[in-house]
Amino acid sequence: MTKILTVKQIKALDEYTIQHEPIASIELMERACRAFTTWFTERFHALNKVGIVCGTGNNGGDGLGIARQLKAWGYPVKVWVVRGNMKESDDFKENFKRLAGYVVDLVNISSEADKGLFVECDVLIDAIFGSGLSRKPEGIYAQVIQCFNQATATKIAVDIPSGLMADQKSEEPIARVTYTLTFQLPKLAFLLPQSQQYIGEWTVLDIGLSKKFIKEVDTTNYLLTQKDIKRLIKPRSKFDHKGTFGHALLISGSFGKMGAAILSAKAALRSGVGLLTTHVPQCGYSIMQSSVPEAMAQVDDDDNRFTAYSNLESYNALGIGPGIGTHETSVKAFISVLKSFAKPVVIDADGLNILSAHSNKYEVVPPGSILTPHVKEFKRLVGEWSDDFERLEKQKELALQLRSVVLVKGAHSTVATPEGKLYFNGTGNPGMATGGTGDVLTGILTALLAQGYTAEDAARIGVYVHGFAGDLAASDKGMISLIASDLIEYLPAAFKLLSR
Ligand SMILES: NC(=O)C1=CN([C@@H]2O[C@H](COP(=O)(O)OP(=O)(O)OC[C@H]3O[C@@H](n4cnc5c(N)ncnc54)[C@H](O)[C@@H]3O)[C@@H](O)[C@H]2O)[C@@H](O)CC1
Ligand SMILES: [K+]
Repeated sequence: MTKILTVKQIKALDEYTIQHEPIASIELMERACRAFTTWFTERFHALNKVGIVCGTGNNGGDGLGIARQLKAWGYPVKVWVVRGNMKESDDFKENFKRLAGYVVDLVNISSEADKGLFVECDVLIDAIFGSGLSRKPEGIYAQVIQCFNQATATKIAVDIPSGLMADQKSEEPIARVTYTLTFQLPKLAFLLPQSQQYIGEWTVLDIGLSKKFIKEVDTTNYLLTQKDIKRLIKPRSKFDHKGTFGHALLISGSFGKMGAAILSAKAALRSGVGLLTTHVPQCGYSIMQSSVPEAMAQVDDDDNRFTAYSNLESYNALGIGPGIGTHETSVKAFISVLKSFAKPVVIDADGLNILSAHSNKYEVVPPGSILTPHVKEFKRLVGEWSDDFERLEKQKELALQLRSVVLVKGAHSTVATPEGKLYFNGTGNPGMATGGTGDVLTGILTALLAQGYTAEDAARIGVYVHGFAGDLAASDKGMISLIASDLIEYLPAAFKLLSR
């Protein structure tokens, strides 16, 4: 897994590398600059006029080193150093010396002409603040960032856009860039929706910081990688039979919303469940039997909705919520089925809405379950939050209270565990913002729970494979035309690529 470290840990990682590799700090900076210019020269022709705006800390030092290297590559480079109250770091000073003569110092931006300072640049590099930012930029720093944002050049941030805090709430002004090239590990802020407007497309550059330190350092935040998911998916053996892969029950659908039931059932079957029973109202019986012949159908007493259930003993996992509605008879049956089913449950959609309105939600959810709210559903469950960092705290708190996994869906869906871990997902695309994709996820997760995966593992595999199927589908069909059924169509390819 890719660990997400705090700013303090990143600093310690730099220091550990300097001490134990060992490598001189200025050499490590040179390596960071080299990683940056390698990426840069592969993408931008040497005819581009490059502007580099530097602070006077180590991020600024990087900017100066990058300027020197790009000059050597033949790029026309102009460098500005913002002179405010920030101290000069030793490596900044050294790189300043090495670049002597090419620097324009900025002490003030007063005239209108100054505001158009960067107009001549085709590419602008932001090296004002890096991970050392400790408060909101003010004075000359704020002016330069505003000026930077007004320029029309392609913009690239060194390590992190200036003004953006890596692991806490930030305040404007913040540089808005097209690309962020970050060193060694992604920063927590990159994974949050509120930062997307600043960071653009981000790339991690390996600068050889200590692998040993990264392996040993404690963190609760991770970015899921394909390698992790491959390790988690259990291989099948010759003597396995359908009983090995569990029996799942899906309670979903109502009159007018049988599509949700079909999508979750098909997704469960494509996710390896041994046996699947779907509980449907009478109006959904023929629809389910003819659309999903592999699933058994258990029929409700009611024509149109979920109102009652029968013996639950044979099921290893339950998925409930897609399309069930919030009619009071369904609410009653929902609470009652949760109370009687002691094994893990996936709760989605209307299930979550019912839970939000229920006064005793902490008592009805069986421990080890998975809740899959999108942002609006999550707000209904826990109330408003002022920024995404607070949302993450609320998510961890709910997971702890319910002793279950809380999976908040969106770009970089996040999985919170009762132990306080956060896993961020990197698969998926905006094409998946279409009706029914959540129902597909419910089916996948229910199938994984039925196969004996823990809630934590099921959520990690499920969220990754769901996005991965979406990415495969989008690469063939494009994002605009993508529909939820496409995810099901591409699940086999996704699982195949993720299996050992
Ligand atoms: N050897 C290393 O430690 C390496 C560091 N690297 C670079 O170094 C950066 C971190 O360097 P620094 O820790 O010097 O951090 P910065 O370059 O972000 O500068 C922080 C400095 O600005 C001051 N400051 C913070 N907020 C301010 C504000 N709002 N207004 C005015 N001053 C403010 C701080 O007190 C500190 O002196 C990374 O982002 C990365 O770019 C890379 O060169 C890789 C190696
Ligand atoms: K920066």
